This record gives sequence, C-alpha cells and structure tokens, in this order.
Amino acid sequence: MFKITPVDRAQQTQIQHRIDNKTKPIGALGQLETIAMQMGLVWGADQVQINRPQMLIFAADHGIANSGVSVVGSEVTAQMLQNFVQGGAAINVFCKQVGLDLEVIDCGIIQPLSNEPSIINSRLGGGTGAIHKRAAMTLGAVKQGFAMADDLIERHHQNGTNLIALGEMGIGNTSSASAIMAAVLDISPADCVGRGTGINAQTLKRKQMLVEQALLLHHSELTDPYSILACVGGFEIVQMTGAMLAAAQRNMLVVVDGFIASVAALLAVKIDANVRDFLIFSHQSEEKGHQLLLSHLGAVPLLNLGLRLGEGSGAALAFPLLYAAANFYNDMASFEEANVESVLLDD
Ligand SMILES: Cc1cc2ncn([C@H]3O[C@H](COP(=O)(O)O)[C@@H](O)[C@H]3O)c2cc1C
Ligand SMILES: O=C(O)c1cccnc1
Repeated sequence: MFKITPVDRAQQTQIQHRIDNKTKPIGALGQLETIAMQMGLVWGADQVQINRPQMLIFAADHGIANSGVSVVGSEVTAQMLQNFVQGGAAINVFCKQVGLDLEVIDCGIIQPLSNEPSIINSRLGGGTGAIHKRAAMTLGAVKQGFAMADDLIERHHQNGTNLIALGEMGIGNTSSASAIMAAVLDISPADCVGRGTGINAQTLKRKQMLVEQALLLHHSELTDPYSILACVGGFEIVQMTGAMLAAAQRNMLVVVDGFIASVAALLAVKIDANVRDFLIFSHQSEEKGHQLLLSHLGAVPLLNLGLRLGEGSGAALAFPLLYAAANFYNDMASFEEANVESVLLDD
C-alpha cells in the first residue's frame, strides 16, 4: 500500500563535497555529518531544513498486561495519556525544551479519554487480545491501522512537517515488541525479552515464558510482517510501522525512539527496505534486545544515555543534534569563504 521512492544517490557526491569543504578536518563532525548527509539525500542537497517537526505518541493497551508482565497494570496507560495532555510527563518536558509540538494518538487504549479532544482518535479496539492465548488482532485491523497512520501522516505532511519523531505508551508493549523481534529475526525470546518498566528476575522469567508461549501458539502464522503484527503485535506498533512507511513515502525523515519504536522500524524495513534511508535512530535504550536490534538494522544510535522510558523521550533528546547537523551544513563557512587553507585527507 505504500510506495517509497529510494533516495537519490546521485546527490551523494555533491553533498559530501559540501560537507568536506566546511572549515574542519575531513569527517571531524562524525555522526553529525552522517545525519547531514541523510537530510541532504532525503530533502535535497540545497534543502536541508527541519520544518515543523512533530512528535507523535502512539498509545494502546495490551491483553498480556493482565498476566503480570509489567510493574503496573493497564490503567497506567490512560493515566499517562492524561499526564501527557496536562504536560507533566518526561516527554512534555523534553518537547518543550526543544520546541517540539506533541500529538497523542489513541490507537486503542482500554477506555478512551472521551473528555480530551486533543487526543487523536485512531482506535483499532479497546486493547489487544492476550498474545499468549489468542491473536492480538485481525489482519483487517492491521490494514486499517496502516490506513489510519497514512491519514495521520498525510495531515502533518500537508501542514509542512518534514520530520516526525515517534514515541509510544502502552503498558505491556515490551512483551509484544520482543515477541515481534523474536519472530522476525528468528531468535530466542531469551535474547530479546527485557525488564521493561523494571520488573524483577522472577517476573522476567514469567514474561519470557509467556512470550515463548505466544510464539509457539502462533508459530505457523508468523510468516510475514502483517501476520506477525496480527498474532503478537499491538495497535500502537501497527500504527508506528504504518507511520514510518507513510512518512518515507512523503520524503519525511523519521526519528525513532527506543526498543518498541525500533521494533516498528524492523517491521517497516521488512515490508519495504527503502524505508531505512529515512530513519534516524536517536538512542540505544537499556532494554534487552535493543542493541542487537540496532545492529541488525545497521543503525548507529546518536545517544546512549541508559534510558528505558519510551514515550519518545530519547527521540526528543536527540533534537539538538539534528539541528546541529542541519545548521553546520547550512551555516558553517567553507574553506574558500573563510580564507582557511583547505585540508586534504591524509592517507
Ligand atoms: C509511569 C510509567 C510511564 C511510562 N512511560 C513510558 N513507559 C513505558 O513502559 C511501558 C513498557 O513497559 P512494559 O512492557 O514493562 O509495561 C510502555 O508504556 C512504555 O512507553 C512508562 C511506564 C510507566 C509505568
Ligand atoms: O526502549 C524503550 O523504548 C523502552 C524501554 C523500557 C520501557 N519502555 C520503553
């Protein structure tokens, strides 16, 4: 359903030349140069400018949360959404700090917060089925979620946004995310089930067992990204995956947050490998499996702060670096402009 045009590699030499002609040793701005290159390839060599950046928080509930896989129950998802609306969460503080607009999308929490008109209604249900007992959702819901994400991204695209950041909220979603990762990469849950909100060793064992159970139950159907989402996914993970593909189709860059968002990225890449050029991985979280996932995606995260929060918090924290990349590319003097003797690569 999405049509992603690969980035125009013909621009690479021109962009690299511009970066190398800045008054600095070749490559001295490290990963900022990589980001500037990515911006140039996606937006055009002469159009490196972040426009109306948007943080999107995708929220949903998970049936498996009833089985003791988190330190809190599903009611905390709605409570945190209320907190987002009131401006009291970590993501509110960090978005405010970097001047980032934030939108909360209800993809299917148990009870909608009907008195909060600012929350976008993108509901696919009232929480998923418990993945160790039944399918999370139907294939129809997956497709519907992709279509809703497409509409959401189109609205922001129309608004002039060329860069989105994706975060999530949903108690139990690290269970779903690790089940997806295990299914896609064909690895053991032991390698990707982690402590989420901070569960103890005993609960971790139980979580691992339930994820194993989910994978066994759905074994024969875990054949493609859509079925994997239907079997063990989450409503917010579906819409994050769709949003990444929809954004790439519109030449928008996507800042990926932590483990759960990276699992959505894994699915998006599996659906269309061209999406990878549009993804910026903001940080490596503490969640078990994130490092392996990032290396599988060939991603070098910008930050490694020991975060294990989600909400888009790591993505928001990376914004000063994204601005730095765009600004050095646009505003730094070249050797000619500054009358500085040009440096040559010493090999
Ligand atoms: C108060 C609170 C705020 C949060 N903000 C994000 N998460 C994070 O924790 C959840 C995933 O962990 P698990 O799979 O262990 O439930 C997600 O909602 C994620 O965004 C939070 C969790 C809590 C408790
Ligand atoms: O890495 C994440 O996104 C994460 C880790 C723990 C809890 N919630 C989210």
